[in-house]
Amino acid sequence: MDLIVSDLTVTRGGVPVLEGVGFVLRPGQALVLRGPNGAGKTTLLRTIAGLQPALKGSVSGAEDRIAYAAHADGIKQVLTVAENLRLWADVFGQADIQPALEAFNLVELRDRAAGSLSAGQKRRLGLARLMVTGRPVWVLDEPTVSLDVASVALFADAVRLHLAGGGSALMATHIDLGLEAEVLDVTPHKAVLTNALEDFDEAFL
Ligand SMILES: Nc1ncnc2c1ncn2[C@@H]1O[C@H](COP(=O)(O)OP(=O)(O)OP(=O)(O)O)[C@@H](O)[C@H]1O
Repeated sequence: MDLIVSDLTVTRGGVPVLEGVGFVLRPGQALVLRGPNGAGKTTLLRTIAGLQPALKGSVSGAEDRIAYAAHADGIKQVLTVAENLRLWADVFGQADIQPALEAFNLVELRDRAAGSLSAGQKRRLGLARLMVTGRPVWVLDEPTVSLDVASVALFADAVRLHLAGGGSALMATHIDLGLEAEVLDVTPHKAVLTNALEDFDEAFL
């Protein structure tokens, strides 16, 4: 099933940030969002993942199909690495956590409390979670932050495997993962403020 985004307007703090965003993400496809800091990539990803409402437009093919990974990784600090993965696997009805442990080099850390992991190790655990959701559409916001070169390569391999299995990936990243991916620059979609909003702003300056 495709993820279809049509004529989407997304807001931050009630103010439109991006407008007229549209694309189709097919099984096996990766799409990378580009744009400068503050352009609205996080806002767009959160809206597509259903974490906030769109002002206009539609997203179809997202319902119960998206696994979202962002800055706040939702790791339970007192649980071990394996317990965290087991918890998520149970929530999503998946059986095996071993492939996720192996893919993100977490086997030796499996019995460590997640709270004692380094930033990069925590990020690896957060990304390993994607694999135990069994969900086909990965939506990723700056997934490689805190990762060293070897871990970035592991992550790229995991995405490749996911795509080869018919999954898809939509991600905001500033680095080249060496994946065959299409690129969507959000800059031309910057929302134009209406006169009413501009007048409103000026009244308070
Ligand atoms: N609570 C808020 N109210 C109003 N504007 C906000 C609020 N939070 C963030 N913004 C603004 O919304 C815009 C979009 O932010 P967003 O985080 O989506 O950008 P981004 O493209 O992901 O940036 P980066 O590459 O730095 O992560 C930015 O200009 C930001 O300053």
